[in-house]
Amino acid sequence: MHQDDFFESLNAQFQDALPFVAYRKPNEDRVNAVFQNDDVLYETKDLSEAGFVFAPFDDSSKMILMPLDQAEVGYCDHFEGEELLTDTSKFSSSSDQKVEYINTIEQAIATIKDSDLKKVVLSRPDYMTNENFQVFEVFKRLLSTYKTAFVYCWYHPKIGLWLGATPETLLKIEGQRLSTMALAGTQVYKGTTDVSWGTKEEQEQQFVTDYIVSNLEAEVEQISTSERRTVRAGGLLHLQTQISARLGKEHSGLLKIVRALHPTPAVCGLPKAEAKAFILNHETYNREFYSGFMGELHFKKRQTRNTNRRNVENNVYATVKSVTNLYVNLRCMQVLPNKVALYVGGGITKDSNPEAEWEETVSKTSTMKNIL
Ligand SMILES: C=C(O[C@@H]1C=C(C(=O)O)C=C[C@H]1O)C(=O)O
Repeated sequence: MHQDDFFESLNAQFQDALPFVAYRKPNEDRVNAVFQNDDVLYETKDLSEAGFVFAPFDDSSKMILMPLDQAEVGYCDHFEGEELLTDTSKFSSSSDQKVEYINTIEQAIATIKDSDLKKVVLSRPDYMTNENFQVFEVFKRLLSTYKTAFVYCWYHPKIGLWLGATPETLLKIEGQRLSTMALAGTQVYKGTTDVSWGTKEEQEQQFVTDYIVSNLEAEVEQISTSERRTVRAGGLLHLQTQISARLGKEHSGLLKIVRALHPTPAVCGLPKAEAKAFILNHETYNREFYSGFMGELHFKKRQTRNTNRRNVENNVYATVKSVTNLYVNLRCMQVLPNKVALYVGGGITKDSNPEAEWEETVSKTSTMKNIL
């Protein structure tokens, strides 16, 4: 589809108050869309269906599905738009929020020093007034500015409107191959990725890698991890380890693999149950879909390859693979009446400095404030 027709179809769907999602995967040109045919709120209980899933942080709450058998899909091959500069320095948040957030961080540090809790990811909403939210203009700005992120715009009339540009993959499965990443540790990008990291960041990222490897081990074979490297996400840098494996022949299904990962210590903490309880007891808002996960579930990918066997010249083999591509819903915003909520958080460990953790969340809001 041509870009203008693509955005017109999205707008028509939105005007008709019908569910849709439009998204672009990291480092790809193509923008995809799923247009649901009715306004039913479908859910998936076991992640076995084909469709686009939108799941909350709280793994005991409903996972929403736009099922492919109740939807049309469309795409625009290439998106052209003007890039905005990513400037992390010019935005501030209110001082009331600061006092409350720092207070919670101090409680978290005290609990970590006094219990089994090793890491907890605390977060907060930051509101911006916006009376005339231009959804597709904002989505286009996200697309042109964050090319290495998973950029999306998701709408359901019974849930609401969410947009974001996340640097974090939860899980990618193609055929028998599985990959994921451990992403944590944050510093502001100052023109180079050749930076050094403190022990606090290295340790909190290592927690994530170790957790993923040990939790996946029961479900997969041949698990391997890459070297740790620094990656850029807009105006920020993170530490990342890539993890890959093969699905065992008798693996026990996607739900079990996702449950083994989500929520990882990149968005929840360690041990998982203690960290989740701390979050639910101390954060003063409901995360809903922030730090949940979303993406393509059991999509079909057709692959053709030429073989040049003697006497069978240019024989074309087509195989259809099932692919799943899930991302963690970070650097996102929820559009509310007359305002936009931006959600940001960061990992707290015994070595955290509350003031620096606050500044980290301020920098993270810039990913979205920049666009708005
Ligand atoms: C929780 C967020 O990000 C996560 C936390 C990070 C950290 O603590 O340094 C870094 C990347 C993400 O895994 C967020 O952006 O809201």
